[in-house]
Amino acid sequence: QWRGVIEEYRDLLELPEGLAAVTLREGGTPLVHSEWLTGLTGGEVWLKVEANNPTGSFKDRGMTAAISVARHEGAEAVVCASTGNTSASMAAYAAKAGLKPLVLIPEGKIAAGKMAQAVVHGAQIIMVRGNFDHCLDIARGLARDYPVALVNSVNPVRLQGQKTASFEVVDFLGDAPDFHLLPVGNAGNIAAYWLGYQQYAELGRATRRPVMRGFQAEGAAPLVTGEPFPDPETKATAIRVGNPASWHLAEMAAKESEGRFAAVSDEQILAAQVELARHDGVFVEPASAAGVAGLLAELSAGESYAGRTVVITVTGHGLKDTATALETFTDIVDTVVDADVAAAAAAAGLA
Ligand SMILES: Cc1ncc(COP(=O)(O)O)c(/C=C/C(=O)C(=O)O)c1O
Repeated sequence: QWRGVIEEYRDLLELPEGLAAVTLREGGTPLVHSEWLTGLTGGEVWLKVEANNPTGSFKDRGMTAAISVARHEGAEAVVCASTGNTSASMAAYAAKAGLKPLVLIPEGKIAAGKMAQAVVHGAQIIMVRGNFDHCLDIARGLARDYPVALVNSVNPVRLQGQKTASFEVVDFLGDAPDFHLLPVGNAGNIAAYWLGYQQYAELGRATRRPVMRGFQAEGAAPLVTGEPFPDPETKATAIRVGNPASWHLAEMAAKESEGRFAAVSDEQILAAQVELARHDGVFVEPASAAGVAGLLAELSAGESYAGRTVVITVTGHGLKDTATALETFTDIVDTVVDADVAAAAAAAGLA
């Protein structure tokens, strides 16, 4: 029985000695082999399916650590700014820990599934007239001036939890992959993966470190252009971030791994989301498909992954944002038929 990321990797995590873990048994997520992308690349392509975490995204890895430490330090309330998944995860873990969750989200830009999670778990939700970056500034101010613990990924404890995903990749594959691709928004996740891969290599548990390739939405791509986006815009609302809190760490990860950042359009992201669901049976929310969209774009630009092992992290479940997923489908129901077999057979083209 998987015990959750703190118990499974405690001796590799920089956490207080003897920390009592607030856990929902997060982590231990599957690496699903993608026959589709393996066929397209001539390499071996694996999907790290982070939707399988308790609240449906990778955020649970960092939140188990941050909430456990907050409770350990006597906090009574926790605050975060979020595009949705961080707040959903914080609300769940805060509820489990008996801490009061306070959430700051950008006005009107949060997927319904994530909002539902934060509400039902009991978070106090404050919508800010501004974007995620404004929300993060306010969250930092509240944590500075009031007795609330900040659990955004500026909190290094979050990265300690999130780096366990790279441990699991190496534990499963037997070594680090040649390439690791993933979406990048506030950039905590790419920083955490790089931390983990370096740690495993230094411990001799991996013979290599992967090349890290991060993908951003064209309308929210500060790591690609080198300039903050004052008004980030993308249908992939999870990565609608204009001034990543972990900008420096993300740049170091790309530089040290000889990786890079690239931008993909909303159209490429939404197309990849559907292709992934129809080829590999994996339904992810739009932002989570950015790494797949990035690989497809690179292949069509002539980049080769032949003979190489590639892991792509798909970060959140498609059920988080069904509205955006369905936007491109106009005629959802093929046909409506009378309740008899012949009519159904005819409609199905069997007759
Ligand atoms: C599905 C999904 N995919 C990718 C990202 C980008 O990860 P980072 O580059 O570590 O920010 C997020 C991030 C969401 C939030 O930042 C939040 O919830 O506030 C996400 O939810």
